[in-house]
Amino acid sequence: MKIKSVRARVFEWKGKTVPPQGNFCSNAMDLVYSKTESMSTFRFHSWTVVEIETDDGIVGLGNVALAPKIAKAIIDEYLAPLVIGQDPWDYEYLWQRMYRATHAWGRKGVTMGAISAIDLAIWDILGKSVNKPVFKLLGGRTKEKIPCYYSKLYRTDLAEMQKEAQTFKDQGFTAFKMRFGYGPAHLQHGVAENLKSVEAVREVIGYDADLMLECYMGWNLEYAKRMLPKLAKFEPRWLEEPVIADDIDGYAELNAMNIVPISGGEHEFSLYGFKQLLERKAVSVVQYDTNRVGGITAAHKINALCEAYSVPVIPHAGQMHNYHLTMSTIASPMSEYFPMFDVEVGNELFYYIFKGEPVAENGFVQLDDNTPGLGLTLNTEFLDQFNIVE
Ligand SMILES: O=C(O)C(=O)C[C@@H](O)CO
Ligand SMILES: [Mg+2]
Repeated sequence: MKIKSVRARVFEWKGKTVPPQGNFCSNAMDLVYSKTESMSTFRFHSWTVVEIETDDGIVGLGNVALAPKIAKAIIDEYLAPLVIGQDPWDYEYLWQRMYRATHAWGRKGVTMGAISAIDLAIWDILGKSVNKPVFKLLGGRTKEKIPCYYSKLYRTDLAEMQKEAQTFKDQGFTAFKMRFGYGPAHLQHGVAENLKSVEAVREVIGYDADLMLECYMGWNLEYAKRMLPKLAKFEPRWLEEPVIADDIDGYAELNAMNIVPISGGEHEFSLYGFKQLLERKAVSVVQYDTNRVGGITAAHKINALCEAYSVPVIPHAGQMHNYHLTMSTIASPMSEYFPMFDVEVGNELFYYIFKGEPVAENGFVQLDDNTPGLGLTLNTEFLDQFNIVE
């Protein structure tokens, strides 16, 4: 079997979007004076979709959400020529070719995202070629079904947040992630607002449920150190990305305080980066995303690393590509789960692009033993609401 063609397209959402409200989620831009909306870069309204076809007619699907047009250009210009004509079963060899051929300017960020999209499509082909789901190729089913946590609860009006938490508690979720709306720029008023929001959500979900707290890199070290003792009484399962991803010392210092476990990794891109995070005990939960870290070939190795360090992997975003990894490793106790909503930030856009994404039932997602490959197809229902860039 040989790879015949690689097609990368950008799906740009042109349908209706719900404008997110006010300080819906702290983020790295909050610390910089800006005349524009500080969260304008915090949108995922377009996506790169990769289709790889083999000479025996199998089509594998991959995707990447970061900087989609740049990812497409990297695939078209540099990566596709490295894999065309090659045997997809040589996935490690192909991965190393892509990684090393782009190493001088790639390594992390968009290039690794582009490599991920190709690698995902290759694994989809492998599964389809032997009529098995990808998780079976990675070691099989380590859990009956995957527990998942509800992830949205943007900072809005507190009564609205409580209503949202109640709705999804009623649907059977027992774990929830909420976003902070405030950071250092909002001074003591913001501290109080942040605490009020955690209290409001805990009031609804109770203390039998897990509560995860998301900063999305919108705090700094000093602010996080002040917040941790104040948050302890709410018993969060973790505090996520309190500082920017490159500040590994900051993560290590916060985690060493042993007040609330610190999580991170959705903005880390390489096996070596995760090794550093683990060696430094910088995070207590690893949150890679398979469509950022180099695809399944790389994520499988990161799982093994986390298993050896006894640090749980709870991948960013859920989504099919991550569920296969979570299903097949004991290092991963649960998944994130973005519910399907009208398009807002864009976390939900993959439901509009792909068919086959599992829908949570009673707080669990399930993978089918009989669906080969990753189990996704392109969703034709919303096709006319995308501008597709070839
Ligand atoms: O889900 C997360 O962990 C994220 O950081 C997603 C991001 O889009 C914030 O909503
Ligand atoms: Mg996050």
